[in-house]
Amino acid sequence: MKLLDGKKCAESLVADISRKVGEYVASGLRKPHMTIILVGEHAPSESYVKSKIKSCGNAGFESTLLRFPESVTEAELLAKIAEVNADRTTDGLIVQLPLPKHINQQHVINAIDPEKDIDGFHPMNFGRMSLGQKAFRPATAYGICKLLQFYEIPVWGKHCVVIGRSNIVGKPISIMLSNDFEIGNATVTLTHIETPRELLLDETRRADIVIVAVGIPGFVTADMVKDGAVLIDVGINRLADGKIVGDADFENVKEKCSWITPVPGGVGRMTVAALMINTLMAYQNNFNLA
Ligand SMILES: Nc1nc2c(c(=O)[nH]1)N[C@@H](CN(C=O)c1ccc(C(=O)N[C@@H](CCC(=O)O)C(=O)O)cc1)CN2
Repeated sequence: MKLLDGKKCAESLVADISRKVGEYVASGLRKPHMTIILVGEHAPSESYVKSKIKSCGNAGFESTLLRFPESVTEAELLAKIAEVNADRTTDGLIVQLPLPKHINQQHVINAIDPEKDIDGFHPMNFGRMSLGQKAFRPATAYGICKLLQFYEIPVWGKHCVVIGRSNIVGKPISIMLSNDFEIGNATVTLTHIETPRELLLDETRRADIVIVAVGIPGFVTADMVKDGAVLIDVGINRLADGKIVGDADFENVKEKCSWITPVPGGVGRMTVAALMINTLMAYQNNFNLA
């Protein structure tokens, strides 16, 4: 079993970005700029935003954090998004999810200028990505692709099973791996928490690559995967003792895997790195650089 080290891969990608940004700035251009909107005081979101800001610093980007109280209205949030959309000094805008229940998440995502939508969640980017056109790709899914590429894990012609159908991970990764674009040409089965157990096992036991994103600790057990499988664990579950674990029963399942992502230190790190790649792309688009 070998570890797919998200920390190492993310650091390498961010170092490449930082070198590129250094060249742009040396030529007289301003730095790339990411604006982050954070609502409320959700502890994990605070930690994710902190690591995004830190990574911006490492990449040579400017970052701006706009904080709103839990009580902010949808209208107030949409007004701020319109303001940032119009700000020519911001290349990329993200709204940290989840949002409080009284705010419609899709309304907020739809309000972001697709050209600044570095999360790749806007229907315009999701549609372009699905069609294999140039687009901002959802960061977690894109990060998984980058990790597989970094470790030269073959995807072409492989049988991939994705467990979890969320709009931000399961759906986009299943599309990206099956598309003939950048990385792909896999045969992908998208399963989810309602998939009958027998059907799920039938799929996962034949899979070359299993990607799990269901938010249930220990969901993927050793008997669910074949010898030599690649396991990508997207789960980040905080246990009562403060420990963070993924969706796989790591200690037992790792023995059967050729490659596996650790949690922490796997896909989460890649989510942030992929966001940096998208931000650089937004900046390059703004300055007609790429
Ligand atoms: N606007 C967005 N909101 C959310 C996204 C997203 O892509 N855009 N994804 C998740 C959270 N997320 C990014 O925002 C994220 C998750 C995990 C990590 C990470 O680095 N995890 C570490 C461990 C975390 C810890 O110690 O607390 C790891 O896996 O090593 C970064 C970002 C939902 N919201």
